[in-house]
This record gives sequence, structure tokens and C-alpha cells, in this order.
Amino acid sequence: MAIQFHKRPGLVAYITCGDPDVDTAIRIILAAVEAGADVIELGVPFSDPVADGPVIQAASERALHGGTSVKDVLHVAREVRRHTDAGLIVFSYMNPLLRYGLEKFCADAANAGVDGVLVTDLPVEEAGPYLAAMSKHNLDPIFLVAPTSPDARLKLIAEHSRGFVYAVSRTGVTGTRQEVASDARDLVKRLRQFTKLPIAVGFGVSNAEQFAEVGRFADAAVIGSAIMQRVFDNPGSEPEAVKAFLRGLTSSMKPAAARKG
Ligand SMILES: O=P(O)(O)OC[C@@H](O)[C@@H](O)c1c[nH]c2ccccc12
Repeated sequence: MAIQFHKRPGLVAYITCGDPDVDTAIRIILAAVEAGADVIELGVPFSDPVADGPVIQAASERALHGGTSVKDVLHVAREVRRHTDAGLIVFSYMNPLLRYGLEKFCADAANAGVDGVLVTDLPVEEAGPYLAAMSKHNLDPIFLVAPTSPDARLKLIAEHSRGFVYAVSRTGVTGTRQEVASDARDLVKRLRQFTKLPIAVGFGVSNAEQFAEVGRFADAAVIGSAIMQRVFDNPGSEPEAVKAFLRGLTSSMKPAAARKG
């Protein structure tokens, strides 16, 4: 098990664990994998999700309302891992992980079959103890870079990243957009100077055209809000709806030389 992209662009699917409930989230994730997702971001719902747009905020609220905890997210990982080798990333704010206990979290995540972790609000400059715990348990630390990150910061992040690097196509919050920001292309180019790891681009990728466009300049595209919108719009048939949507994106993609993280 490792983070690996099989097509170009690779597909990273963000899924809030626990929306509408934990068991359905497991089925949604497996449906996304069947539709071609290489990596799943297992979203830990959090009460103060400052970087999230309205769709993912609402998904988080529903998941919290159902009582979804870090422990549940690790249960999701363990169940999903029984059926697939897809890359599994826990996607969280720092607070829930600290409450769980950082060392215990890393041990339990590795044991559940998780490959990597992305903490949205942890700057690499403050990540010492986190990086040590991650490395001890052989987990890949994934970081976000933004168009506003200066080169020195891109370099630092590249040095501490494993698996892939997540390039946010613009500043602001997550959510669907009309077009993929041209900033994203420049950012990928700048980041490429500092790393050979795959680069995934996210924020505002919501249809087949944008997905293909990202593939022209990056290794993978992240899709979040467009998936969680399908979950919300299709009560009772969430996995089927997500699968149909993602198949529409991946069906025209070509196999690429596999790029290992
Ligand atoms: O929703 P979008 O625009 O498709 O972007 C992916 C994004 O949602 C997902 O990766 C994500 C969820 N929460 C975040 C917080 C910060 C950065 C990124 C994220």
C-alpha cells in the first residue's frame, strides 16, 4: 500500500466521513475507488472548519450531528482497507488529532491501513513533533501549498512531504468555481523545481473539462465539494450518484506511467 497515481490526471477524492452516516460513507468511498479514485481524503468533521466552503461545512455539520469522531474515521479506514489498496489519507484540522493524542493517533492510523495524513491548519514550521510521530509510524505527511507561498516555503514543504504535495489552486475556501485558476499552473511549475513527488491540484475542480485541464499541468486533481454535493442531493443512493459522477470524469483518461510517492 502506497500513494500511487495510475492515470493522468490521478484522482484524489475528498469525502467527509460520517455524512450522511459512517456506514454510508464507507460505501461512498468504495464507490469512488471503483470509479477510479487513486487516493481518498478521509475528511474528519470539525466544528470550526475555517478553510472549508459551504458544501463541505454542511457535510461536516451533518457528520458531527451524527456523532462522528476521529475513532469513527479510523474505523472507516480499516473497513475500506479490507477491500482496496487505494491510497488513504486522513484529512483533518489539528485540534481533533491533539485531543485524540498525536502519538496514539499515528499508531492507530497506521494500524488501520492509513497511508498518510494532511493537517490543514498545521504550518510546516510548527510541525516538528507531528513529523516525528508520523515518521515513526511510517505515515506520509502531506502539506498544502498556495499561490501565495514564496519559493523558500515551497522548498521547505517539499523537503518535508511524502506521498504527494497538494497545490491549492487559489487562496480562499474550497468549493466549485467556473474555471481552474491560471495561478495553479504557475504554482505547479514553481513547486516542480523543488520536488519529484506527484503534485495534486485542488480547489474548484468540479467537472470533466476542469479535471482534464488539470491533467495537462499536474499529476492529479482533488475533488471535494462536487462529490459532497452529490451526496447531499441523492439521499438513499449516495454511492451510486458519486460513482456515476466520477466515472464521467475518469472514463476518458489514459493510463500514465505510474508515479510513486
Ligand atoms: O472542494 P473542492 O473545491 O473540490 O476542493 C477540495 C477540497 O474540498 C478538499 O481537499 C478539502 C476539504 N477541506 C479542506 C480544507 C483545506 C484545504 C482543502 C480541503
